[in-house]
Amino acid sequence: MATTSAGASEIPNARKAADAAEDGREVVFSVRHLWKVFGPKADKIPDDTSVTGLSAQELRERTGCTAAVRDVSFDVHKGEVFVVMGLSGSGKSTLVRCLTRLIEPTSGDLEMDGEDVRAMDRTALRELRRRRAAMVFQHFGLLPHRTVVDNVAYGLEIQGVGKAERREKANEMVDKVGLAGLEKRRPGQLSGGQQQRVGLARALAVDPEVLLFDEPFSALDPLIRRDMQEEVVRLHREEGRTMVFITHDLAEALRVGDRIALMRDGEIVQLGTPEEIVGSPADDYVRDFVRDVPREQVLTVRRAMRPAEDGEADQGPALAADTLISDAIEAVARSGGAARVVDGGRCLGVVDHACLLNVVARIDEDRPGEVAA
Ligand SMILES: Nc1ncnc2c1ncn2[C@@H]1O[C@H](COP(=O)(O)OP(=O)(O)OP(=O)(O)O)[C@@H](O)[C@H]1O
Repeated sequence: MATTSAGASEIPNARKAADAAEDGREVVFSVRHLWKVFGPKADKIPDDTSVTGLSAQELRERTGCTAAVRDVSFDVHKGEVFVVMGLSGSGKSTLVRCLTRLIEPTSGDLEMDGEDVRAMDRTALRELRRRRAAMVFQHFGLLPHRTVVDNVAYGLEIQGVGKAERREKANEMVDKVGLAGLEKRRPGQLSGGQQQRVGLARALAVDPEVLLFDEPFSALDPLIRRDMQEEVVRLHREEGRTMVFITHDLAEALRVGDRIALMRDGEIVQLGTPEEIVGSPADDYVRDFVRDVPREQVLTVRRAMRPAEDGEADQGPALAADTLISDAIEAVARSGGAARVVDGGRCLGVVDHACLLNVVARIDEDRPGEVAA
């Protein structure tokens, strides 16, 4: 897959969408030129070229409208964790709610599995939200008078699944999210993390094709939050379910995301893997955003390597191309020389102390020779 280190003016998100179609990966959500505008005569804004180029603030002053989502295009691939990240007010929730029309888009194209979501009638939409793309909310949405297992079974009950079957399924999900033994408790008798697990189990019970998470862990304390992030990664690894995950927390995005869409004022300023976002920021905004990330824990040796010189391709320890720099530092230190970067037995290049250090110290960035403060 091509990197996404283009400037914002080149609409990197749109280019990325085209890449996805080319590389033949199955697409779950396809979003093209999506807008959501709040305010008077909102539907006129997307086509009015006299205002579409304005900044968010200018647009508000001139028209009284807020473009919460602004000409956004991307694909969500089957089986990936797609993170929507950005500061408060950047448009994350609005964008993700548009996917199932919990918020009605103003204009643009939106498909799920090739089906036009904007053309769906109420019955199809209900089906979409209940069975195909289930949402896990920050505030859990648990029913206080029901037990854990009945809360988990709730979505199945709405679907009209029989009692015995939904009990069985609910118990299975309670086990899956690590709540075995707490089935009979009520939400008030659970910690925040446990309540969030109930919310997660409930969403999983209906076996949706996609799970949509709206800042699910932001109310949790840091240690429990970390646990839940690991839980999501584990569930994803076990089941390969497609997930769309909203967060304003960069560390969380880097931990759970296969790809990250970074939003600012309703636009996607960069869409890429954690390594692409951290290693090749599209502009100064993204560069600032990722400045404090420990690069050695995100970037891999593929990025750090240099061509092998005489004999180097045949000697020294071998590292897989996706080895993190932090792990490579140890291997290189132990070997005392260069290590080979291999992919399927082929030597792609080598890494030594100097090239690993260059990446950590940002000497590999677009501005050669400059070491970031
Ligand atoms: N119903 C609404 N009417 C008017 N403006 C709205 C409405 N909903 C959202 N907005 C505006 O749209 C922009 C994007 O809001 P949104 O909630 O999508 O951002 P967000 O990135 O999810 O923020 P947060 O992290 O704080 O939840 C904000 O400027 C917000 O004020």
